[in-house]
Amino acid sequence: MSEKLKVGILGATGMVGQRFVTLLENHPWFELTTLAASAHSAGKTYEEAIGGRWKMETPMPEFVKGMVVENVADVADVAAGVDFLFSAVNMPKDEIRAIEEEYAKTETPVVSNNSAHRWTPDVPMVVPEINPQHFDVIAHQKQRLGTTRGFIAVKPNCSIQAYTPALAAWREFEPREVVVSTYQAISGAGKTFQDWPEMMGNIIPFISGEEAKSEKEPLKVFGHVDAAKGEIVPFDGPLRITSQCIRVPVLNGHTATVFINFGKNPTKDELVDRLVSYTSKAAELGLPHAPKQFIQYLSEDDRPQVGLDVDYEGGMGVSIGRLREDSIFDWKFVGLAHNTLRGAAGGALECAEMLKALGYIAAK
Ligand SMILES: N[C@@H](CC=O)C(=O)O
Repeated sequence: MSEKLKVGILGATGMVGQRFVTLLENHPWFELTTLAASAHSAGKTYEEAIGGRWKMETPMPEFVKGMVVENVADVADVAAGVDFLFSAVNMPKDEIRAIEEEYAKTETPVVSNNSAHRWTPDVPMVVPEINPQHFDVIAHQKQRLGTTRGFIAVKPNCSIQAYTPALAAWREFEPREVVVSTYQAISGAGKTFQDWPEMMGNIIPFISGEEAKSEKEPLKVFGHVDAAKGEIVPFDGPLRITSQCIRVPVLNGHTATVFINFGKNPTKDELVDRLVSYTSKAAELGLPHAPKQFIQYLSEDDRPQVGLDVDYEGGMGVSIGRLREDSIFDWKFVGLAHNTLRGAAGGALECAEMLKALGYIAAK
């Protein structure tokens, strides 16, 4: 491998920013050279800017402690030092949309964890194992932005990652009505039990905006690139998803319980076979963070469990279990995915690895 690509993090001090920092320590392809955050953190060393707010399970890597944090608003300066950026900025959505485009227009690719651009029609929203072909729309986006190498790519919401992989594996059976309840960890809200003690022994049946994301984002993931329109058209077949999203007292790991009807009702053996034999371009390309086996099927009655399964494939794999026939729907099952790895920074990092492998991201 030639020289590593220089990468920066916009929003480096938040929980997702911190996760990017830990994932980029000793990354084989990328070197973390730039940290940017709000004016409040700018000018401080990363260690000073974080203060007592380091929320990762492992200590802050030594190499970032003394790095001086730049101001996210200093677009030209931040962009000058990197080949591409991860975005985890925390601002109002319209400001995120504007600043991510500003960065793209400096000819700096932006791989974003934010929801702000997920419904911009020419911005790909990609799970590398499911819809890498959506990166084709980047050519159209670059035309709109007037760039040659700058663009924005995003990953979908963490809540969909525990069940959308199973729907992808079962597409030939034509998933139709899907009823999903998600049980979401507190790290999805950027919190630990120290800063959210009310969550100990508690359940909160509301996560702002989450149900709309859980129901609609899989349709964009299953959509197609319309070359004439220069955009991604969401799937308009018979798949309909309804959801309830619940916050539960778990640190990491979003669980989903799912009821599903199919157009072509499969057998259990067929369903299990499609899960365990699921392959993808991400695995073929040997991306550093692509799981070797994307989906594991667990036959034990009490799996998947957060405590046992959340770190499957380094937190980048998805666990499916409790697959059984239902008395009203065709089938039901339970899925589990790590929300800050597969569902957030890890998913964005794997997108960047695929963009590099496909030639969309290169040295400036
Ligand atoms: N909005 C989610 C985080 C997903 O990215 C949550 O609150 O858990």
